[in-house]
Amino acid sequence: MNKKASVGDVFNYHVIPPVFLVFFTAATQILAQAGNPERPFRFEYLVGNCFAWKCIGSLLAWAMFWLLVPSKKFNGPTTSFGLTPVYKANGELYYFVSLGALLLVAGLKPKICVDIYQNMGAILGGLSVVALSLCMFLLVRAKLKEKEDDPYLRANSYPILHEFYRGMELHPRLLGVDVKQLTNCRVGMIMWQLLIVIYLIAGWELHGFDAGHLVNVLLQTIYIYKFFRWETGYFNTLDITLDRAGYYLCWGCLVWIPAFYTFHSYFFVYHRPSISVVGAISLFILGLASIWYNYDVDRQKELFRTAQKGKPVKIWGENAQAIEVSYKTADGQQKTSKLLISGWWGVARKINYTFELLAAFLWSVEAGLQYGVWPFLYFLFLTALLIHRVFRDEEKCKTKYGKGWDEYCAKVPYRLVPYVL
Ligand SMILES: NC(=O)C1=CN([C@@H]2O[C@H](COP(=O)(O)OP(=O)(O)OC[C@H]3O[C@@H](n4cnc5c(N)ncnc54)[C@H](OP(=O)(O)O)[C@@H]3O)[C@@H](O)[C@H]2O)C=CC1
Ligand SMILES: CC(C)CCC[C@@H](C)[C@H]1CC[C@H]2C3=CC=C4C[C@@H](O)CC[C@]4(C)[C@H]3CC[C@]12C
Repeated sequence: MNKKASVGDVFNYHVIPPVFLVFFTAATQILAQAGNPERPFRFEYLVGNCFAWKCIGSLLAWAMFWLLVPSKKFNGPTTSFGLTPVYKANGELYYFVSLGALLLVAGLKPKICVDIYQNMGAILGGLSVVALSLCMFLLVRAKLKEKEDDPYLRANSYPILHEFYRGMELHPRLLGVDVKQLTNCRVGMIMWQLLIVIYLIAGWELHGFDAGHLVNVLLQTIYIYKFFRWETGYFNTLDITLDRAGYYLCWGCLVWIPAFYTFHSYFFVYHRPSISVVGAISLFILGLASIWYNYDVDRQKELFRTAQKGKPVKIWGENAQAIEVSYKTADGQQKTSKLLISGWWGVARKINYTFELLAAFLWSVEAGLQYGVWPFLYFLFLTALLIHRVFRDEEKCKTKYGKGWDEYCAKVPYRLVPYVL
């Protein structure tokens, strides 16, 4: 890092990492208690208990197994320093078998869902131990690496807490698997799915059926399924191509997703939404539309980017239009790419985020305002995360495409909502 650090640098490198580390780690326990007032905090929750460790061990073994079994491989985008990460392309099958296995176990032993719900504080404590140990291990291992082509690792001069928080290696592997695929997709995202189903069954067992809770879980289930269907597309996003494996991503996926992304469903077990069936069906239809449109935006880009050269792609019934842009790779090669200006990508530059937020709102609003802000915490967090991400992504694109990006911004001037934002 430059010796003459600006206020922004001090904030980014010295203030954010320790504040976020303490805040987010503590927040998971506070949420576990806030959602379920029948389970007061116990010290053992900080490190897990026997039941929690059995659940965590089984899930980690299951996730590792699916990344080790022979299956189709997928090559991610090659980095600027010439590394091509290799992933397992069995996400959709993993999703169905995992969900099926949970439903089978819950059918044979219905009390298991209530036990998991009641032990969430301990499970999150145990997960935090795993995640923090992994981040520590990755940091030490990266520091010990003698020679590495990655210029970031070679620079080796950021404050240590920043390195722990943001991570060091871009595509670390552990025991033969890609760490980010393991933490983000195969543990974080599958826990999101399994936990919300567990909370639905636990709520039903403890307090009877609730249509609002069902809609909350159904909408997220469709959203999460969409993720696993598109898992290989995720390997082109900022999380994988820009963010390194550290606290932000690995702890975030191993602990923050199961604790926070599922929080409204956890909260609804005790605090029932009690919405009318008509209200629940209306929210479901609106939520489904938002998820579909979010998917459709991502789908149009994928369709366009993966189409064979010279073969026209139809979007909204017409041949897709694009701006040709050029960029330089780190080793100095000049390359070209295309920025779509047809379909959703001509309406607003980040309209996928608008639909994402709408969907999150619609799966949080089942209880209305009767329980205050609690069910909306995820929606509020996501708003902040996505606004920050809009700027991070634009900075990345501006640096990569220069004038080509300005041309695209002039043609599509709005980010989230046409004529407004
Ligand atoms: N729930 C959650 O916590 C979050 C969910 N998401 C969701 O994940 C999905 C992926 O989001 P994310 O990866 O953040 O962002 P995008 O899918 O918007 O991808 C951004 C990238 O797409 C390329 N691009 C930008 N404009 C164009 C264009 N006009 N034509 C073609 N390519 C373009 C650029 O990459 P290139 O270098 O290839 O040109 C840019 O960096 C979305 O559905 C989003 O809503 C995202 C973040 C958080
Ligand atoms: C410090 C931490 C509290 C912050 C943790 C943030 C991460 C858990 C999340 C950051 C970006 C998120 C995601 C990006 C894109 C996604 C694609 C979408 O289709 C599904 C969700 C997700 C994988 C999402 C998951 C959480 C993050 C990695």
